[in-house]
Amino acid sequence: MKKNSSRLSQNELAQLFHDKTLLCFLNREGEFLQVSQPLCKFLGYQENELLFKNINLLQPSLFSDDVRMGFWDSIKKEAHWNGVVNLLMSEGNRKNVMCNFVRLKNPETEKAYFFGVFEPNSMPVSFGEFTANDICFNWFFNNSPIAKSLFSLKTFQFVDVNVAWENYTGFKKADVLNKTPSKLKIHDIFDSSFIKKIQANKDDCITIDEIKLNVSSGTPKYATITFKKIYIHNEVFLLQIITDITDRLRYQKELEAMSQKSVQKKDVILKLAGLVGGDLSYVFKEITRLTAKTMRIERVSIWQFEDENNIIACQSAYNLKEHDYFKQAEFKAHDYPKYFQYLFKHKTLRVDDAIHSEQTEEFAERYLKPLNITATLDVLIQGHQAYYGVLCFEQIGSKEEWTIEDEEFATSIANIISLAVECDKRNTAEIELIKSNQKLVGLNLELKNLQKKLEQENIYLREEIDLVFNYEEMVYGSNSFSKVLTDVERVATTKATVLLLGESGTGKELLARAIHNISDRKNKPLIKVNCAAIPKELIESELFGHKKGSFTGAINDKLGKFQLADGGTLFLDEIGELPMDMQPKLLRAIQESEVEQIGSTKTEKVDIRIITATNRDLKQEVKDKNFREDLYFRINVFPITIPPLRERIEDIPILLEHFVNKYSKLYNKSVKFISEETKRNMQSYSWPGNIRELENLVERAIILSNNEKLIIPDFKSSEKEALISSTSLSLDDVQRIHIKKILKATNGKIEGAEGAAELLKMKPSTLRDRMKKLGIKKL
Ligand SMILES: Nc1ncnc2c1ncn2[C@@H]1O[C@H](COP(=O)(O)OP(=O)(O)OP(=O)(O)O)[C@@H](O)[C@H]1O
Repeated sequence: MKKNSSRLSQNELAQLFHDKTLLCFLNREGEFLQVSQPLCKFLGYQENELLFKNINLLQPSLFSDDVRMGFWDSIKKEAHWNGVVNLLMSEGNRKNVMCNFVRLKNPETEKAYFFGVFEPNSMPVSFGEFTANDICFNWFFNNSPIAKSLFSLKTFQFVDVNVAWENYTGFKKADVLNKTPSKLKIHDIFDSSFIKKIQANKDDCITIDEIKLNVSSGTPKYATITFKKIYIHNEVFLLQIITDITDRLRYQKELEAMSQKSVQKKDVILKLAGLVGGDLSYVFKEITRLTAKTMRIERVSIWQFEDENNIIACQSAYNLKEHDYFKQAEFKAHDYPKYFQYLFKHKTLRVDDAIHSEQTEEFAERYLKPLNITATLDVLIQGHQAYYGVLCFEQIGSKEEWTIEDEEFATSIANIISLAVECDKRNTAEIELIKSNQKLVGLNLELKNLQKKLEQENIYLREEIDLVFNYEEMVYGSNSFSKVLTDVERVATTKATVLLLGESGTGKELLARAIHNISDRKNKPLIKVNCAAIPKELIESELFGHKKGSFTGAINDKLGKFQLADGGTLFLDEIGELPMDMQPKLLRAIQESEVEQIGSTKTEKVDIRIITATNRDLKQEVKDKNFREDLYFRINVFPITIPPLRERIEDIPILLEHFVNKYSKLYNKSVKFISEETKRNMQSYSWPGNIRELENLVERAIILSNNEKLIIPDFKSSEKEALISSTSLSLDDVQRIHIKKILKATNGKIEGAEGAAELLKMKPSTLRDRMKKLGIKKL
């Protein structure tokens, strides 16, 4: 295009200033003579705030000495000055603006002016407004750093291109002039619809965004193109201004890709976090699969430390290309010390060239090369108290480098794995706890059932005692006592006189009652006389009765026990204690079956069954002349010897149960259990007081008991065991020891509450007699 050196007329100047261009005129001193409104607006000043102010206001350093010299030199040589200036706006902010200055002469005054056009980076279109003067146009067109071209509006062929355009497209001006862009295959914008549009367009420009331009290099460029009709010498041209957006688009695309990736990452993290708490092997599979997919990582694997961090064993590994899981052998720390050491020290190992990296080359031959693994990113997985393992990302044949984002993502995934592991551990512990709780509940239930069973067995046992062994209130389990009962049964139905022999408390009276009760006399009275308990002088009256006034104190007639027992049974207990003078009278009464009351002259027939009992050795007593032989023979028709309790210890547990049952009911207690130990202790005791002693002991224990278990206070069998083993002791010795002990416990008290007689369940007089006989002196 031909350069035109004509000067601006007043009109042209005025036209310029009415336009939208950011321009100004300055005098030699750099003071504003004219400022266009768009420039005022752009700078943020009112026009009058700028007029006759120095341009230093906008760029304090613009006219620094160096710059000013260069600037003035340019102006003097009628040259141009352009450059990016960092302008200070009225609001205090700064903007980079391309400034173009040219020296002009006022046509009227011939004075030099500086004509400045401000070309903000974002507003290259402002040139398009510059229609009035081809000098300016030429200058701005040619010197603009922005790629511009001029087209004929008739042919749409290139009329001119600037240097920036040549540089941008790589085409030479000479090669493109008089050719259309479509012919040159640069772009195909000038189609019919565009032509229509531009012809209809008057002043405004047309901007087309994101145009692909095929430049000479072959790599397409992307641009925003603005078209503006301009008039030069009254001829209309089409100015094309290219703003390159290739980089912007690329960044944009990269940004979009990055943000898309980060959204995907976020989604994956959320998805994986949602898996925490599930089955660990499933969670691991999902983590490796989804991570590989999202990050497009060829191999993702999770490894667990074993053998105190000396081994890592693969738990799950996913291969992206094969869409499948793969198996992986374990790694030993002593084979690859550098790798392990580095990982423990730095927690993360990011390697872009795994074959040659110091930390990974250790396994290059064995592992990396065969699998063509080029890059690895490994992150330690933190457990609750120790490291759990390692998360591994591996790329195959890739030249891409790991980014800090990749590392951050891997760390997030490692954290999720750590969470999943901890959660799994907690779940397992909870399940274990539930299991052991259930076991405990089960055991408790079992215990309760056992207890119940035991109780039932106990009750059953007692019921059984009642049913099977309750023979006239007698319980037993021993053969020896069974034999006694057989004898009892045999003799009971006869009228035979029975002599019951046995130590005190062995159950003689009970047997006497049993004999009576199973005899056909059971509906008649059973009268008991304790020969030891009745004072000598009263015994005859007791046995045979008396007439009123027959002796001192006989104030009324009184029937004797023989008469009372008529038709029934007379039980003469402690027969061995019967005074010698009474023995013939008794013998007569038994033999004759008749009695004579004291003070009466008449005899009376009685039908009586006699049962006698003694704890004495009557034979010996006969020998010692303490008992009449004839009487002995008379009463010893059917002797039954009742063995002492220590000789039938099998009876002890049953008797124990029986008495516990009896006294629990009596005292309203709920003793349900008798330990085996108690039973054993009881069985190893000698029981000098026999069943009576046992019964008393249990009764006392029940009274004192607050428990379901029978506790016998102060019962020490061991000291008594001596008694059992001491075979040298006679029955009298045993009785002596026992009575002495009881007397000691009662402080010598014989009668009354808690006296020795009560404890021994004997009449005080019997006890006294016994003491006398055994030679026990009062304490
Ligand atoms: N086999 C038994 N089953 C249940 N209780 C028994 C049994 N044998 C004895 N007894 C009880 O033992 C206690 C003593 O029994 P009993 O009075 O018959 O003995 P005893 O030999 O007559 O004594 P003593 O010679 O001192 O008169 C009584 O309370 C009795 O009920």
